[in-house]
Amino acid sequence: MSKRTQLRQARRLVVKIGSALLTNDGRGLDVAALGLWVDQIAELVSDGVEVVIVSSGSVAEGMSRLGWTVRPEQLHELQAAAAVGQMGLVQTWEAQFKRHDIHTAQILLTHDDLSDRKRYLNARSTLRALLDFGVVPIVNENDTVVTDEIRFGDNDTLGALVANLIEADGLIILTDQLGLFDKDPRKNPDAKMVDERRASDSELDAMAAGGAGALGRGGMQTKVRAARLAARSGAFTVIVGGRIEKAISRLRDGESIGTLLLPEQGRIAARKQWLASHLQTRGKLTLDQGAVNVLCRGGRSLLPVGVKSVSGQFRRGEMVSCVDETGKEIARGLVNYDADEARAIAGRSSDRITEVLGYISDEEMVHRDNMVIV
Ligand SMILES: Nc1ncnc2c1ncn2[C@@H]1O[C@H](COP(=O)(O)OP(=O)(O)O)[C@@H](O)[C@H]1O
Ligand SMILES: N[C@@H](CCC(=O)OP(=O)(O)O)C(=O)O
Repeated sequence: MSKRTQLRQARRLVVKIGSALLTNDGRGLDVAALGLWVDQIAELVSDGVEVVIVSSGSVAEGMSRLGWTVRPEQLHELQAAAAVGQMGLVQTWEAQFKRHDIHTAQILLTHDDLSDRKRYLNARSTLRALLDFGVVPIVNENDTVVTDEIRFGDNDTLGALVANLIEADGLIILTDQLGLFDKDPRKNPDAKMVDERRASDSELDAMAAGGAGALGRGGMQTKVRAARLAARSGAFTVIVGGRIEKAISRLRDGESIGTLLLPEQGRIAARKQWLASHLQTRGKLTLDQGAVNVLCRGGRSLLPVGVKSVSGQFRRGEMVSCVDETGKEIARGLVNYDADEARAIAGRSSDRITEVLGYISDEEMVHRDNMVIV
């Protein structure tokens, strides 16, 4: 069987886990299963991979804690169940990660948070800061405050939006089936699993039309849609059975389990296009003529030595505009240093960064993979 390279090379991943899996088909939080996923994610983290978890299950866990056997119809009852269940969810994630000395953080998001530019950038900065600190963020929808119209409604979409938000390399969706089948395997025992496709492949829609399980929200339809959303920022998606033994570690080893859905363009091309259209610039780097020439020829990173001056207040990871000495914009990109640090190292060679700042995170001011020439 051929090995897949995508997971092996990934440096930043979103792992989304559905309700049925997390709550043992509604019987209450499956602490043992959750512990096994945590062991595998901890391994990724110690390998230097940044991981954000999108955890469903608050409603299902709340129902189980409140002794409800039927999912309520009323929004306020669903919200009450979610508020009760979310406690159990985050406590369990925290306790399991504590065994590996890894901190977790709770992030509850609404659709509004991600469609409002300022809040979007705030959420992005917070998640990036947490990842920088080695924390594993546990994300869910903020069920208490959302109303019907603005609900993501399913965490597959939320997972994809988080993948866009943090520019993840990939989204892993753990679910209760082995992967995406050519028809719903619950109703069609002869259904065959799809190994690999482009996320944009229109044949996927008919395959995924079968609806959700009793506890999940979206079924495969929302997973396919999520893969398309994630592909916009260049991320691949794997839909895989969360009950498969060591599923996450085996994916990391390049094993072909589950269904891999790939972005249309190369990851870097898609990601650059997405960066150009989605992020506002927070500051400006004025480049000397040498750096302008190098960037215009393409394919090269911007080093601190080519930066003459820095304006604006920005944080590492934010978008800055790169201009020539007449003020003409040459490129845009995600900067590797905060504004004050960028000012301190501007005009200096990269081997002096440690001497000036006391540490070095990157040799480049802006890496070529994170830069769009305009
Ligand atoms: N083509 C398909 N391949 C696999 N599962 C499918 C397909 N079509 C529909 N399904 C249903 O989707 C369910 C998984 O989605 P969902 O219940 O939303 O789970 P989750 O909680 O993991 O998001 C499966 O249990 C299955 O019944
Ligand atoms: N915020 C809700 C999300 C529900 C949901 O999307 O479930 P699923 O389809 O199983 O991922 C919860 O935690 O119950």
